[in-house]
Amino acid sequence: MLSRIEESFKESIQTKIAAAEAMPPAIEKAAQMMVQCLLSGNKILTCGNGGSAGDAQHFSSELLNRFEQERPSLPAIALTTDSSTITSIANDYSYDEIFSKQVRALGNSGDILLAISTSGQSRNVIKAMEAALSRDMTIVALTGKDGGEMAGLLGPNDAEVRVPSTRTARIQEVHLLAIHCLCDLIDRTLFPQDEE
Ligand SMILES: O=C(CO)[C@@H](O)[C@H](O)[C@H](O)[C@H](O)COP(=O)(O)O
Ligand SMILES: [Zn+2]
Repeated sequence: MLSRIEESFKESIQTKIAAAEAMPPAIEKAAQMMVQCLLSGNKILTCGNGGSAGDAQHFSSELLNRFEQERPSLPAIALTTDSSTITSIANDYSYDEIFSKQVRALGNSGDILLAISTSGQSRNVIKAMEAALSRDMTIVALTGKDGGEMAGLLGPNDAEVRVPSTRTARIQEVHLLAIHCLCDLIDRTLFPQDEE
């Protein structure tokens, strides 16, 4: 069993080494989009399924509360938390609509949708992206594998941060690092502090 555990650690390390080569430019573009969004008085909506729902909530909590430094709260809403809203939409309409219906209610021009999916194929995330585009929002997509159908929805003003892996667990491990990079860049840009 120990060798299985070591194998997982080594595979995760290898995925992060490949990601460190491939992902920084896309993360930087996404962070710049988010900084401009927040400076304009807009907000960031987040969504995803399963482990990616956790990541969606992780990101929004670090904006609303804090990442590592003391700074004012920043506006973000995870669309994955309101079980009454989610269950009623799924029950009355479809699980595919659980995020898009919220985007149509909450999203405004200039807001960003952070859409998280390791496959890029989750229907409810794709429909949330379509709703965001209809509301003149921009999109930061956190993906993996070949980017799936989500990648094809993105335009020049959007950003795709794609993990170079086909394994969901490994992709998620890098998504979390990407989320922390975004938070770090947002804080350092909006609230620069003397270098410690
Ligand atoms: O966390 C894991 C696997 O590590 C799972 O819960 C995973 O999030 C679920 O299978 C999701 O439904 C996968 O959706 P997606 O990442 O392809 O959009
Ligand atoms: Zn997981």
